Amino acid sequence: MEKHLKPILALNGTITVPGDKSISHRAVMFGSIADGQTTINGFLTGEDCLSTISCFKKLGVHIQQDGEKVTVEGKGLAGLNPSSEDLYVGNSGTTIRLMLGILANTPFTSTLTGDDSIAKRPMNRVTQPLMQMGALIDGNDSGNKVPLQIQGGRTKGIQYTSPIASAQVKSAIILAGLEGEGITSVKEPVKSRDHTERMLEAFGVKVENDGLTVSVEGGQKLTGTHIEVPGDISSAAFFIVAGAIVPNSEITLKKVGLNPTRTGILDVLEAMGADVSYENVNHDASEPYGDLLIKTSSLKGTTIKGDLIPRLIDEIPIIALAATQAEGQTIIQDAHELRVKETDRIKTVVNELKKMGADIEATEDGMIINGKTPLHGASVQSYGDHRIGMMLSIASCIAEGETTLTNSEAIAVSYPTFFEQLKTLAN
Ligand SMILES: O=C(O)C1=C[C@@H](OP(=O)(O)O)[C@@H](O)[C@H](O)C1
Ligand SMILES: C=C(OP(=O)(O)O)C(=O)O
Repeated sequence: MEKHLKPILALNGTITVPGDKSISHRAVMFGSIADGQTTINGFLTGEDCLSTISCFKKLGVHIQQDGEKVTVEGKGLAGLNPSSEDLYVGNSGTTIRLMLGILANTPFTSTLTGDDSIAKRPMNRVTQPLMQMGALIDGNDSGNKVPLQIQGGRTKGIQYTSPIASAQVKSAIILAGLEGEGITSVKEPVKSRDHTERMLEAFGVKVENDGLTVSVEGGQKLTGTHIEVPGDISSAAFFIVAGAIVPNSEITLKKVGLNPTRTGILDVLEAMGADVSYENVNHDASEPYGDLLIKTSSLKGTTIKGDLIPRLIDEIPIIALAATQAEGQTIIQDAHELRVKETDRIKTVVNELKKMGADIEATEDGMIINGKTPLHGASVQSYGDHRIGMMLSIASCIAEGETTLTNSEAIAVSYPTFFEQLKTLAN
């Protein structure tokens, strides 16, 4: 689909961004392997999370979805049945990697496939440790690429030191360890998002957290519960930046998830001088949340690296756009992981923003952006990557002239109501 996007003079008003994608996936997955019913409110109806529902339905779990309300009838891990069809994960890295962890203990074979983007993404980061734990996995490129076949059994715990900070890797191993024998621990070089740890506790599982190491003892059962999903800060990020860079703007984003392992973008925008304030913050919820108020701001360049990177990894495309509107230089480094997301996000961000007039260069593990630069309309594309599509749509708001965005349909992967909400704020 092609969208013709015009500049916007101001953004004003209040929206509630849709539910958090990471939390929505986990609520369905953990509910599916728990004993008893799980109810979910605020579920994200984006394509990625619908892929998770579809896969667990194929494994025989009764799941009823009515918009943002979902009911999962869990019968424990032993309640999963072999699927007669391949488990198709669409565009979702989280679905395939976390499911591999769960399927490592099912006594049957499953085949997992996905779209063209998933076909390029590395899976050995999870298949290797899961094979060490005892799962039998085969697939393209020695089990690195889909289609993957996994034959589960009873896994043995491992003490795994992950070379990368990845919540998908950590979660897959912890999920496999939960049903396995003995203790399983994962040590990360830098802490990644901790939704799995928090939610497992809500399902009655004991999780040990010791700095960069997370451990569980095998043989623990999950008990169905209620999960309230806060708004996705990774979706809010597009409007946080839009509010800061579109002139004459003042917007409120309600009930945005504020888990500290996800709020790197707020720290960066503060360092850049953005006018962001908070209201109605609930720090006590299992997943903290609050309202964000953003006003048009004068931004300055900054450096983003090290421990901050996993706390804002999915927000780097939109932070790069903010940096084009900041005075001075912004340097992003240690973000090599961007090269293995839905697209190579270093390449796609730099290519497309250059077409709109940005002064931006790729480095091996990040980018260097010089601002402030006026942007102009251009013919750009998402390359099928939802976050690139949304970043370019926000860029079009401040560009002179019309922007044509191709493959805009990719945005429905994480934010099906994105254009509607943009329109609400633009009126
Ligand atoms: O666990 C999760 O829900 C996610 C973890 C991150 O990926 P990595 O684990 O590959 O860093 C993130 O980029 C992705 O959007 C969602
Ligand atoms: C990287 C992302 O998701 P996933 O890895 O689940 O495809 C994302 O949503 O930006």
